[in-house]
Formats: sequence, C-alpha cells, structure tokens
Amino acid sequence: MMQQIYPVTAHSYAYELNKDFHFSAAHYVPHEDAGICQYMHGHTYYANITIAGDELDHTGFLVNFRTIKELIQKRFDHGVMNKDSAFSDIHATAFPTTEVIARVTYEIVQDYLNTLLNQPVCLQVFLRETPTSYCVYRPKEAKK
Ligand SMILES: Nc1nc2c(c(=O)[nH]1)N=C([C@H](O)[C@H](O)COP(=O)(O)OP(=O)(O)OP(=O)(O)O)CN2
Ligand SMILES: [Zn+2]
Repeated sequence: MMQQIYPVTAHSYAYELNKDFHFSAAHYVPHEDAGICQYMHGHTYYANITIAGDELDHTGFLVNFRTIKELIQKRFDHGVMNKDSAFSDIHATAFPTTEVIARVTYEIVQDYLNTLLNQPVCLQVFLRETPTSYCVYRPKEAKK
C-alpha cells in the first residue's frame, strides 16, 4: 500500500477517520479529445476516504474501516468502470474520469453513512489514478 500525506479538510467534528485502500479497474474516457485515454486501459487506483462525526456506534466505531473499503473495492475491483451503472458514455458528468470516480465514490460512501444511526459524514475522497495524477473531491454541502 502506498503511504503518503493527504490534504486535510478543516472541521469541528470530534472524530475523524481515514481509510486507505486500492483497486484495479479498466476504463476509457469516451471522447476523442481525451486522446489516447479514449481507448480501454487500466489503472490501480489508490483511495483515501475521510469520514467524521460526533457519535460512535454500539461497537465504538465511527464506522467500520472494512465496510468502507468493501463498498468500493467489491464494486469496482477488476471491473470495467464504463460498464458500471454509475457511469455513462453519453454525459461528460458521468464519464469515468478521476474526478467523476472520486465523486461517485463519495456518493456510494455517503449513501451508506446515511443509513447509520450515529450519522457520520464523508468529508473528502482522495483518488490517485496514476503515480502523477490524483483528484480530491469534497462535497459542497458537507457540514464542517
Ligand atoms: N482531468 C483529467 N485529466 C485526465 C484524466 C482524468 O481522469 N482527468 N485521465 C487521463 C488518462 O485516462 C490517464 O489515466 C491519466 O493520464 P496522465 O496523468 O497523463 O497519465 P501518465 O501516467 O501518462 O502521466 P505522466 O505524468 O505523463 O507520466 C488523462 N487526463
Ligand atoms: Zn485512465
């Protein structure tokens, strides 16, 4: 696992946890302006998910680290991003770019967090696509 320093997001929650994991997937960016990226190719994506909250659950967890990893890894690992229902080859806002995959990752994680009684929130998704390229997604509506 790649270890690195991630950008921090300021907030006033009592607890903040971060989960690192990775997954491998194929994709293409379905527009000719994407150059060679319009052709199918693969990456090992490295993700760091930041979750915060004020209350712990009955196990003393803000949220189970393992669940966060599995939500994303089980869905995308060794798959073709373009085939996943979260993405589209029609609308640019749903092309599986680093930016969109980071946003979709946030949406999957936050949808799960919304089911928890202690109501943690996802503050940031850091997604590295290549050794030299990454995106940080922070939801605009997140309470700080
Ligand atoms: N804003 C974005 N730009 C690009 C994306 C993207 O998702 N968002 N994706 C690509 C390619 O699909 C590719 O995955 C990454 O390209 P790049 O960073 O150029 O990769 P390299 O390994 O070739 O980078 P070097 O630093 O030149 O080695 C393109 N752009
Ligand atoms: Zn790519």
